[in-house]
Amino acid sequence: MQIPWISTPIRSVLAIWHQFIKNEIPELSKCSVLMRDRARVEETIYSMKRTGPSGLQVISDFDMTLTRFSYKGQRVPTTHNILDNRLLIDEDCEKKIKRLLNTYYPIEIDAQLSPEQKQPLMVEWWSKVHELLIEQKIRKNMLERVVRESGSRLREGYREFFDLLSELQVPLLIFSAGIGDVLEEVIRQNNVFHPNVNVISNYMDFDAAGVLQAFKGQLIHTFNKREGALLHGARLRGRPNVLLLGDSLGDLNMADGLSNTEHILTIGFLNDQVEERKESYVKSFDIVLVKDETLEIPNVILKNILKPQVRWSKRL
Ligand SMILES: Nc1ccn([C@@H]2O[C@H](COP(=O)(O)O)[C@@H](O)[C@H]2O)c(=O)n1
Ligand SMILES: [Mg+2]
Repeated sequence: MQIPWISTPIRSVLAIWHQFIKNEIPELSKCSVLMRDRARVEETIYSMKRTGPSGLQVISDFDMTLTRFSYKGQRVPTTHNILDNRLLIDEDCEKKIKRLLNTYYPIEIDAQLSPEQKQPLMVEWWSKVHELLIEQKIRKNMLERVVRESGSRLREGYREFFDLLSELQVPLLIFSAGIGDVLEEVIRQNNVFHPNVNVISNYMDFDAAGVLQAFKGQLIHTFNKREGALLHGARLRGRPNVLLLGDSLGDLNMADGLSNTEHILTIGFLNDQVEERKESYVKSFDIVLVKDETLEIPNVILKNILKPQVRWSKRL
């Protein structure tokens, strides 16, 4: 890029610096990685690196962001879908929930509809499913087994992601429109529910006998995360730099409860309806990962920000 008012020596220094940080993360050159403005991404990473671990927090969506979208040709269940087990729900309920999924999921990912148009329909979907789950009198003591029997799968590289953040005491806020109790059980069973992890989600309310009687608090769906972020603002840490991960445009609002941010780098997983949604994702997220079932890119970025000394010692 030519900036006319910058003198030639400064331009040369900038060019060398740009080339230098470009080589720092060669993984960003993969064809599955799309960026509207690569130089801005690299500059943001560089600025975050200068502040280091003490200035960073990570805010991440859960379903289809920290979990895989598919595995061996099969869709990986979301926290809602994990409850689709005969230990918890009967056949009739299963059919009704599947019908609702087939009706509303295409609306959730429809590139032609705005978030405002989707919002009331998402409330309808979530409310109907939660009502059905309450009718089934789901028992709390069955959740552990149901999660164990489910095909739930965190993305490749999840252990490195969770362990690195824990090791360097970087807060990880998981902000999910899924079901919090199920989400917690998934990360517990994968041994990554570390003390730096905080979860905002839809939690089940069990009666004294451990039977589901309601859902707690205000409903969180994919397109009202801004309201959730404002409501739970105090639970977001006062760190100036944010790495935000999501798979829906609605996830971009997860950091809206924060004040005094300096740099926010957003990474979007584009799992489904790729061609239809590519343009809007590239416009909205800083980095878009197309049909990438791994956490490789978030991990290399985190390592770059958090462990500059490792990179240097490897080079010497
Ligand atoms: N009955 C439902 C409702 C929603 N979903 C999916 O869950 C995802 C929400 O969780 P996040 O962690 O991604 O916020 C959302 O994308 C829905 O597709 C579902 O499977 N069943
Ligand atoms: Mg998601």
